[in-house]
Amino acid sequence: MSLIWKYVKRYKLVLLLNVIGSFGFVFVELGLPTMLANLINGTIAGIGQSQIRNVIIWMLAFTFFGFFGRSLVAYATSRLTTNMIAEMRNDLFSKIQTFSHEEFDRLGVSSLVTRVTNDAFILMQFSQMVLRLGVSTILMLFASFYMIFQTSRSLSIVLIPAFPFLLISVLIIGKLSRPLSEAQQKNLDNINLTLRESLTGLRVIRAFVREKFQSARFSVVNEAYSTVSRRLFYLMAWTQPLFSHVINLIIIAIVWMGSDLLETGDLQIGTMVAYIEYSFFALYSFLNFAIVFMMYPRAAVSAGRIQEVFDTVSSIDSNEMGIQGTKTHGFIQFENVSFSYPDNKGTPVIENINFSAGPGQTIAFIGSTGSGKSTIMQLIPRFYDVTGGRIIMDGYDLRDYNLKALRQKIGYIPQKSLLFTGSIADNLRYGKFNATHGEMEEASDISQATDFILDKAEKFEEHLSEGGSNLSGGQKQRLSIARAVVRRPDFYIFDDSFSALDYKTDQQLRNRLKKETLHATVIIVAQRVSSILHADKIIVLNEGRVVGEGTHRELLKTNKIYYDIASSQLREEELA
Ligand SMILES: Nc1ncnc2c1ncn2[C@@H]1O[C@H](COP(=O)(O)OP(=O)(O)OP(=O)(O)O)[C@@H](O)[C@H]1O
Repeated sequence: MSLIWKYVKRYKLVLLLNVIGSFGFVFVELGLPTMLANLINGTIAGIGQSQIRNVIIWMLAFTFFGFFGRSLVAYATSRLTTNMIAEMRNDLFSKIQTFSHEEFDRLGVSSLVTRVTNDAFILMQFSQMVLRLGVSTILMLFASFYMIFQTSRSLSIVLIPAFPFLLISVLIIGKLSRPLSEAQQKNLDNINLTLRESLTGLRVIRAFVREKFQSARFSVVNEAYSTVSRRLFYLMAWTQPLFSHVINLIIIAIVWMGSDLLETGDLQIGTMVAYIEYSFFALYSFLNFAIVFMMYPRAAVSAGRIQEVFDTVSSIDSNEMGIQGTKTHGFIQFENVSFSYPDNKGTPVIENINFSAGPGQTIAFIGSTGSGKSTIMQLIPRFYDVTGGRIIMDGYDLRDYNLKALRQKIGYIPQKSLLFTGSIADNLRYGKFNATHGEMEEASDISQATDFILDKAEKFEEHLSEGGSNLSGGQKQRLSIARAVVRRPDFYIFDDSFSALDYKTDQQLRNRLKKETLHATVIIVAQRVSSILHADKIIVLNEGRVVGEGTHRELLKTNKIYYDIASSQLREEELA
């Protein structure tokens, strides 16, 4: 729970208000029965009307004071818990943004979503409960015990066996609920995962008529969640009737024993009424304490899951003090680069890759699927770090750079175009946050996006829905290219980014790019030979290794794999 405390302690003043409010409220709650006892005992003893009125006025004043105390607690609690969870979520978001792909693969995107949303919500509920009930419950428990023993020691015998019983019950329930809480959150991760997959893959599901299959998958994870939740909630819900029952039994026992004491004259009726009220407060405080205690395992599981995110260190060191600027621009060199994904147990997916390129050059990668092309591209912006060899950019190892400065040098166009909810202009400004309208127009022109943007009713202000789903595949690709162009980077990485373009647009785009990228290095992954015909160097990959290197013409003559790929795509005369 140190995680909650870390945030709560930032709000010392609000916390103080909470304690003050709780003190006021407890003082009133326990003061009223004392006044009531005096009133009843006094009335029986025959005190006058004016004295009775005085006590009633005091009781009224106390009630208002109590209301003020409760209101203060309500205000402080709401303010503190909502603010602290908002801060915690912001911190979580910032932390997650530092993660490399390795951490995303390991923790799982759906699980991270659950942690930021549901786990944080559970902590908010728990903190609210603790702050609303915690302080006043502890105060009430101690104060009411004091009053109980002050009022009648002989009656207190009734309460002694009740408390160990209640305490042991709370501990057992706490122990039982922890594994259930853990299972509940894991099952929620699974619900999120299945839901995410089903919604993002809706078109595929419909095309293959797999709605029933997906519904069945969802039902399974949903049922698992419900089963665990049912057990957990039943356990928690059952506690309240049990405790209420014990409280009622104790009150009956007090009345029973008290009636004997009344008969012998050892106890006054007003004192017994007050005693019952104090006992009720003491037992009720215990019940509140039990509720907080039972919520604890659930909150501890969520806190643990959130803490795990905070404790996760990105495998990519962002090297804040690293190199920010370089004298040269656009030089890159791979020296014996090898890489294996963390879950591949050391088996390299690329091995001993060597190549170099400079400004104005275009280097292309081609090869069978799974040969490691995208993997190589992802090593350049350090989405992953090489596991062997090194990559030198403008004279420095990539790892020596300040990570942000390194990525500023690169315009990365991923294999799958990804756009964000917002306007077309908002999306282009992802490339350069202060891009002028002129710069955006130019970038769109180069990437052959102008025509379709101008066709839109709102032009650059046209709203894009989630993931750019209201655009065609080719339009999305052109926008994601424009997003990189607007940055004017030293290195362009096109990871199979022309695949959704028709041949004519593909050619026009490459012609424009060639003129605009005279001082930048262009690295292209392509499936289509026509997209890389004019590259200065084409590297042919097979099973993670370089099996050919040269220009289109050279490779046609010397490399069988390249020739096979080219002959399957080009006309006879283009092969000659
Ligand atoms: N995140 C990952 N974790 C583990 N293995 C991965 C991961 N991403 C890719 N791989 C594996 O690495 C190998 C190379 O994948 P990569 O995506 O680089 O191939 P590619 O040449 O770009 O393929 P394609 O042309 O189909 O896009 C494949 O065997 C793939 O299964």
